[in-house]
Amino acid sequence: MSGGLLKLISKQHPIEDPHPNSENSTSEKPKKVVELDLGNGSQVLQIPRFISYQHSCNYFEYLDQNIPWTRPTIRVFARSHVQPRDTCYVAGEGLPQLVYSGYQPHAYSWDEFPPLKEILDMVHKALPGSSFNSLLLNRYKGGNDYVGWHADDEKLYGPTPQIASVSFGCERDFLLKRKPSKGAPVKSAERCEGEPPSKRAKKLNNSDQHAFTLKHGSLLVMSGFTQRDWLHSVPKRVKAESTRINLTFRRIV
Ligand SMILES: O=C(O)CCC(=O)C(=O)O
Ligand SMILES: [Fe+2]
Repeated sequence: MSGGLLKLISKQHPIEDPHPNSENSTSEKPKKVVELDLGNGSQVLQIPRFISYQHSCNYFEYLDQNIPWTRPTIRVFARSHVQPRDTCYVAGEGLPQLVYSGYQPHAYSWDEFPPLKEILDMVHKALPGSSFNSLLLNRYKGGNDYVGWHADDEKLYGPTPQIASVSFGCERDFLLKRKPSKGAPVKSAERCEGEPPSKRAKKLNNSDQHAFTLKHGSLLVMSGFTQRDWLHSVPKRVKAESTRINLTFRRIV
């Protein structure tokens, strides 16, 4: 194992190579798909081994080194905070600007990062009918980095956005919880960065809360009314020592 791979391994969430001999991600072998119907028109789908282990390592290294990561100051509940993770934003030309938590990220062009276009193509093939045109990237440089409870319910994504999330590097937990009052309006892009995330959801996998492990090379897709009716988060995990990179593909309508 190379030094580069060793860097990816965390004590709590070691990255195992599930297919040590697999050549690439385009083999025709059907992949395991986990589907979860959240009810009332909300769905989550997960493909744990969406991109092969070795390709995922290559993408991780490329993204870690070549993306112009920034850690912006954002405003939540009228207070300024440094966002607890690095970020970058890529979008097609001429699209409306994304603004969240008082922050308007610079929109880089897809052409600057050809590997992102490769991953986008793979996602489009896996999700017939999808056509994503923007991408929010996050880099969690250890277990203290997190994203608080929020919904990606910005108006520019329309009422039923499909959001496709690809993860590389350190495994982290991804939690979903039903919004307190179903269908009630929630402040746009309410990310709760200033609030320490709950240490661990107390009752996971009842009908109001679900937990997923986002593995190296996995795809998770939220569809239907998930952003209207549910919140999601990637909480702090003290023992997650190494870096995780996440790509969320979205369509600005
Ligand atoms: O890192 C993740 O898995 C989720 C990121 C996320 O929810 C977001 O960027 O809106
Ligand atoms: Fe999100």
